[in-house]
This record gives sequence, C-alpha cells and structure tokens, in this order.
Amino acid sequence: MRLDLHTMMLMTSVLTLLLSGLLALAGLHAGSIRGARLWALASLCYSLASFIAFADLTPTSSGWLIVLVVVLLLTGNSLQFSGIQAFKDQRIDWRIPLLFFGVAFAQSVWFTLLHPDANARAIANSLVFAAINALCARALLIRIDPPLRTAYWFTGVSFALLAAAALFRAAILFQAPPGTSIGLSSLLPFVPVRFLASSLILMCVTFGFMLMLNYRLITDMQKIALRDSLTGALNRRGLEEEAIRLAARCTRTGDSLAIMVIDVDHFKSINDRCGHQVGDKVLQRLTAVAQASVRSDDYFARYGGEEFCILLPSTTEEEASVLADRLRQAYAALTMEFGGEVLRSTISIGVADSNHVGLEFSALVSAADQAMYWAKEGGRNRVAAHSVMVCKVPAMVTA
Ligand SMILES: Nc1nc2c(ncn2[C@@H]2O[C@H](COP(=O)(O)OP(=O)(O)OP(=O)(O)O)[C@@H](O)[C@H]2O)c(=O)[nH]1
Repeated sequence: MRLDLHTMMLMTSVLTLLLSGLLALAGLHAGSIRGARLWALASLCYSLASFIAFADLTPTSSGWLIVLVVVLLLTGNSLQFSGIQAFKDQRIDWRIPLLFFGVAFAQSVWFTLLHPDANARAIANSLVFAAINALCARALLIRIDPPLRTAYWFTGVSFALLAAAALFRAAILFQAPPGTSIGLSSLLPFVPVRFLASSLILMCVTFGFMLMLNYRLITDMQKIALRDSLTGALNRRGLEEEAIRLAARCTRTGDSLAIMVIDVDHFKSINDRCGHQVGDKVLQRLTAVAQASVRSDDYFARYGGEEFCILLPSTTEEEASVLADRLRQAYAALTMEFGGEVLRSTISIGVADSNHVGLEFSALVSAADQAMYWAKEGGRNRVAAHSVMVCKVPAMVTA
C-alpha cells in the first residue's frame, strides 16, 4: 500500500476545518463552559497549515513558506493550551502562547535568513512543539473525578504522544548527516507514515476536547439536578444520594451517622406579613448561617418548603444536638432587614442518629422529623433529640 502525502494533507486540512466548525458550534451552546472557541480557532490554524502544505510545500519551497506553516501550527498548539486553561476556569496566561510564538518565529527567521540550516531549524521546531505538547499533556493528566477524568486522560495521553513524536523527530534529525531533510518536503518513505500518525493523534486531541465538553455538560447538568435553585443547597434528591453513599461508608467503618431536620418557625406568617420574596430571602439567610456552621464533610440540604436537613457523618445524636443548638442560637441572633423592615426569626430542630434508628435514610429522616415536631410542640426555637424524647416524656432537650 502506498500512502500519498499530498492527498493526506488535503484530507487533514478538510477534516480539521470540519472539526473547527463542530467545536465552534459546540462552543456556541456550551453555556458558561469556556475553551471551545479557542480550540475551534486552533483547529482552523491546523487546517490552514495543512492546506498551505498541500498547495505549496515541495523540496524547493521557500523557507518563508515553512516559517508560515510552523507559525500556524504553533499558534494552533498554543491556542489549545489556552483553551485548556479556559476550560479549567483558570485565568488564561497569554504569556505562554506569546513566548512559544516568539521563540518559534525568532528561530525560524534565524535559521532562514541568518544561518540557513534546514536540519537545525527542524530540530529547533521539533523541540518547541515537544515542549508545548508536553505542557498541554501536563495540564490534563491530573487527578479529577470521573467521568471528566476519562476525557482529560484521553486528551492528555494524545498530547503526550505528540510530544514524544516531536522529540523522536528531533533525535533522528540530530543523528542524521547534515543536509538530510525529514520534513514534509522530504522524499523519504517514512515521512507519509509519520504525517498520518501525527494527523490521527491530532484528531484524537480534538475528539478528546469534544469528550471533555460533553462530560462537563453532563456533570453540570447532574449538579443542577441535585441542587435547589433558590438556596443553592443540595435538594432532596441530592441529599438522598449522599445519604446512600454515607450509609455505605458508615456500614464499612462502623461510624454513626447523625441527621438534623430544621424547620423555620411560623414561616407562613413571615410570608403573609412581608411577602413571598422576603420569605425567600429568609430561607437564603438561613442557608448561609447553616452552611457557615457545618463542617466540610457534612451535607446541608433543602428537604422541601421551609424544611432543611443536615447529614453529619461520624457524629452521634448527642454531638449533633450541641451543633444544632449552636445553629439555633446563631440564627435566632440574626437581625434581617428587608426594605426597611427589621425581621427576626427562629428555627426548631429535630436530631437523630443511626445508633438508635439504623442507617436507613427514611428511618433517620422520620425520627428527626418526629423530634422536630416535638420541638415545635414544646414551644419552638428548640432542639429535640429523638432518642431522648422516645425514652422520656416529651420534654425539651435544650431551649
Ligand atoms: N417564600 C417561600 N415560602 C415557602 C416556600 N416553600 C414553602 N413556603 C411556605 O412555607 C409555609 C409553611 O407554613 P407551615 O407549614 O404552615 O408552617 P409554619 O408557618 O412555618 O409554622 P410552624 O412550622 O408550625 O412553625 C407555607 O406558607 C408555604 O407556602 C418557598 O420556597 N418560599
């Protein structure tokens, strides 16, 4: 089988142009996800470079044409790196693409005008490409949760292969007798194979970017589905998922799992007196106070209406009651002001733990809910612990 270099260049040019369009379209509908447009531009640079190479690169091509192709390829590579930074919500450090662009341009001019040496130029170019591809690989081969990890690593490994190929090319050129050219204009038989391999890996990089976009959209949607839109806290579904995970962990470790059910006192009257919007703001304030008082491995959620839950791993009912009372006091001390009207509100909290009712989530919620109603019955603005209430006559634990 004979590989025709020129046909492959044209095919690469057309395919990268198509992929550029696809990435641009994906970027249009990717919402807040950044990076896709930079990758689309990068693909366009590769398409142009391949087309110029297809149209004009021959053994007698001028050095300037090669400079143009190299600069386009390097611009594409640098834009890919900036796109990765943007995708990861990092600040784009434009100094890195500028540095690579400057180095490639300066050394291309040096080896074209002042010190014409095709081999030395190709070695220098290969080293610059190896460096930027290695940077891209390093930015992607990181610890990250699945499913994004699959896409990151697929793309990162593709970049690592491109870096290795560029280093390999530099090593071969270094050992070649002066004057040997293994660039695209070379007539050596392995050049088409190398071009095909590089083009395929480049396609893998672009598919990797699409996979990254796709997986990011999926994780963002999953996050939205598990969050309450008013408070930003976990919603009931999100809490149930975390509860299943925590119950499995507690079964393994033997730790206890505690739960608080929190309900705003006389919330209906706040709504009736001040309006629904003020009611919403009160729920947001309570969320802020609760989130400030929970530990990083506790899970705070809006369970529904004006009822909230906190799951506390490795915590007993007694410990949770102390935390609950601190939260109750912090919220009661809060003075809220909405449109000139000063408002104070209180909460009632029911507490239960897995040592008394088991690790089943529904059993935990219903025990804490029952305790919360006892707290309401006892006069509100209180904490009630389920096991204490079950053993004794309904009397308040703290008030
Ligand atoms: N503003 C606002 N109100 C809500 C929301 N969800 C539920 N509510 C209101 O919360 C109120 C709950 O009232 P009730 O269940 O009677 O309880 P309460 O007035 O807090 O009385 P106690 O719980 O007995 O202290 C209802 O008026 C609901 O309309 C919400 O997202 N925003």
